[in-house]
Amino acid sequence: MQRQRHLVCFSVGLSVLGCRHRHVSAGRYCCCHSRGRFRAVSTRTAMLTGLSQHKPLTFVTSNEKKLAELRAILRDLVGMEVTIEARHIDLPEIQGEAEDIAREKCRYAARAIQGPALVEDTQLCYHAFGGLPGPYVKYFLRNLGPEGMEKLLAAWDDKRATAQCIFALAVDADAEPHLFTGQTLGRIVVPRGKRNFGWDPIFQPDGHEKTYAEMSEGEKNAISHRFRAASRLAEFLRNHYTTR
Ligand SMILES: O=c1nc[nH]c2c1ncn2[C@H]1C[C@H](O)[C@@H](COP(=O)(O)OP(=O)(O)OP(=O)(O)O)O1
Ligand SMILES: [Mg+2]
Repeated sequence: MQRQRHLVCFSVGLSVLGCRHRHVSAGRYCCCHSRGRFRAVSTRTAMLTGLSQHKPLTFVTSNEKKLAELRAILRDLVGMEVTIEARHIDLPEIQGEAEDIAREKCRYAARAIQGPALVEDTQLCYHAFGGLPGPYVKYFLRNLGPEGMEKLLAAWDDKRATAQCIFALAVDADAEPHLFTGQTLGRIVVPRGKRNFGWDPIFQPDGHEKTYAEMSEGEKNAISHRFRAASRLAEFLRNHYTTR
């Protein structure tokens, strides 16, 4: 079964913070080392990866909080400033395993954009439920709210949960997506903290006293499932979108 979904397409131009290389300008692909040295993209590398400066990488998501976190994380990881342009695309979203959902979202996005596309799918997996609600967490949250999602586990002693993020990147319209996964282990608690992002109030990461929702942006972004997935994505961007 497929559902038609309305997604906002954010075209991401990667410009560089503090780059000393005059030939690298906003809109061209450029990454830097975390140590602060910059590398410019050559045409050859761009061709090899299916990218060219005429085809900007586009992040397709309907969720502005995801976008805000990714911007902050990438800026810290690779020193890239992300400028955003929004347009609307209708993309179908399949049911199935998380990886397949991310892959299929990405294929549709890349075809719709006719160029490099980045998408993301997030899951919240209760260990007591064999991984559910997993990729369907959005629909649980919409109908139960954070309170109801915590009460689901009332009859179980095992409150453990895994927060998972999968980025899928297609380097061109017809390219097979690359997946970048990150997980953070924690447990489900009675809601605490801000109510501005999904299930953040009920997820308390292992080794921390606060829920995601009680943490500052920086605290969450230093340990989150999204940070871990974005670190792998950033590594790929450094290796494939740049020359040495
Ligand atoms: O870090 C997070 N902390 C708390 N909640 C979160 C987080 N990240 C996603 N979420 C929520 C949003 C949605 O209710 C569900 C994932 O569903 P998911 O399909 O990946 O997101 P979405 O539909 O909002 O955006 P998209 O257009 O990119 O698919 O979990
Ligand atoms: Mg979604």
